[in-house]
Amino acid sequence: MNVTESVDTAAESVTPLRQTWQRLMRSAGPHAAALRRSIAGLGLAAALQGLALACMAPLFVALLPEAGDMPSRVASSAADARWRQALPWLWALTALGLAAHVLRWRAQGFDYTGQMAEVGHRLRLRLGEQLRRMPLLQLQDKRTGEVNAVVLGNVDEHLNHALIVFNLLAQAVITPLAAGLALLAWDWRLGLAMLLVFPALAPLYRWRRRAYARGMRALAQANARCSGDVLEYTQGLPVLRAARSAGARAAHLQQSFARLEQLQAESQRKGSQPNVLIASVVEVGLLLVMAAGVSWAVQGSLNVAVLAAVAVMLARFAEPLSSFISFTSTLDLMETALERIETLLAVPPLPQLSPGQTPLRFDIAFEGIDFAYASGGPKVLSGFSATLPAHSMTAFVGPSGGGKTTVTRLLMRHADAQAGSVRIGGVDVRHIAPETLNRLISVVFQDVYLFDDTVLANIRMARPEASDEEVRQAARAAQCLDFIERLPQGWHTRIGEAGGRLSGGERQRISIARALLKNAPIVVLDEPTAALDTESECAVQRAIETLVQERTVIVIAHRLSTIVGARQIIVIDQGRALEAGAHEELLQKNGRYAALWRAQQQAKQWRA
Ligand SMILES: Nc1ncnc2c1ncn2[C@@H]1O[C@H](COP(=O)(O)OP(=O)(O)OP(=O)(O)O)[C@@H](O)[C@H]1O
Repeated sequence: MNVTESVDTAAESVTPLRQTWQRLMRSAGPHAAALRRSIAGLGLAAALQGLALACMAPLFVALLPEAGDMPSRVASSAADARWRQALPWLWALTALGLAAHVLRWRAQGFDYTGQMAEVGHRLRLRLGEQLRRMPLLQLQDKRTGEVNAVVLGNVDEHLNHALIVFNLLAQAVITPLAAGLALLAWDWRLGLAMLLVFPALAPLYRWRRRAYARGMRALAQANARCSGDVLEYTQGLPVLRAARSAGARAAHLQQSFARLEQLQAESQRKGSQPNVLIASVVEVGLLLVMAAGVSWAVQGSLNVAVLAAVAVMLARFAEPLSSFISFTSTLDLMETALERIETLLAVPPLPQLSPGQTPLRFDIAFEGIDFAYASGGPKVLSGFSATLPAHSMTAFVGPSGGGKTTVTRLLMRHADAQAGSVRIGGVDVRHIAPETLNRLISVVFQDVYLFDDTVLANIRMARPEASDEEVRQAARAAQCLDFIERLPQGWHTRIGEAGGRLSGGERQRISIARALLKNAPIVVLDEPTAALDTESECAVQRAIETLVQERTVIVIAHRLSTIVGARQIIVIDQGRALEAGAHEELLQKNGRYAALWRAQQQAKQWRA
């Protein structure tokens, strides 16, 4: 399931807090117990704070003279008695207040001792590992920017806010609850009135929570999309400028920004009005409590000192209670982030059949393969069968979209076929461990991806344990030495993001050097020279000749002149292997290949 899709479908529902809690604990991994303790500590601190505030009632009762008694007229012995009566409550208030602070301080240690950062780090590592494990085809379906938003943005979003939000929520809910319950002991009517404010808030909470949840999910989606659009735009800028479409694409990007702005404005507008309403309900509720207290005091059934203490408490609770519902929007932000992370982590890797096997020969067989990219979608390969002998070159040719690249993807197990099998040396690829399969196959694509690192590091990544000398040998064999030595810092020149500082032919040769260094017995060449000028093509062709010696090679080619020497040529069209044989054999057959060949020869003559 797509990350964005899953969020779309859930957009209308409000996630129960329990689910957010469970997700948070799952994502905390081995730190879950410590995080639970921290949050429990925050809850307990808030409760102690409520009890501390409730101590003000007996304290005020002890300290404040009854109405009509002026302090100057209070006898000193009576003052002593008041002081003795007040002292235990003063101690209790101080001790509870201090205990609450110490607890809160310890609980927030989860943040400041770096445990929260560690949780984020582990989660990013898990996501990184998942990107390595998940079927490549499913990963390629996701836009880089959106994955980036999950791995970086979402991890920080949900973790950085967790303890702060729980602390605010605890102070808004648990502190007044504890104070209200304690107050029951002094004056049950006032305690009850204070506790009744909460049920009054419940329907408002449910109403706003739903609206906030929708807004937050829509915002998170728009943010992820925007991130994908920005990345795509920046990476594609050279192509867009060349195609003179930079403006048109920029308009698309602007639309994406406009959508984000609209959602942000909407969520602020929709959020602020109800927030004022909720704040008013809280204020009115607390004022009613106060009004009831005043009337009981006037009737003489309530000590004025208790009323004074309650007035202080109500003033203290009003603000957090009013903003409580807007804090819950951060819970929705967390929920959305956690959901995206879990959806990505839940994509299962392709199954590995047991027993695990390692091929000892390197001939390749495709047997009766049916494959569609999407379940229920059109079949891209249907009944495809072919046998590729070991230590020789097989060329895949045929019209664009015929299925050539798809066949090589199934060999590399970017996905599994719905029917049929792919075997290397007689072993079904599903029995081969992913690392082993990866070791067996080198690929040289038309588009070479280089990392923003040194030339040396870019080649070495094919075999990290290779010595400098082995890397140099591979580069020499791949015809890279001439241009590497011309670079400003030679081998230690950073290549620039995605290899932007090198020409197409040079990038190709780096990629061939990688494949040589990897020394895999199977090599897949996906039109490596198609985009090169003649001079670069010759250099790359020489490098390829070194690479393919004594290996099982699959080359995908449109220009048939480059593969006439192949041991076997397979014509692939509409997902089937139509013809197979050597160049001469296929010409004699006078079938599809012969027609393609004649067409290309004619085109060449016209150009000449
Ligand atoms: N990731 C994908 N998701 C869905 N459909 C895809 C995907 N990749 C390729 N296809 C479709 O599968 C079919 C075969 O594509 P494939 O790339 O294998 O053909 P090809 O013979 O290699 O083409 P070309 O010579 O142009 O590279 C095409 O119709 C293509 O649109």
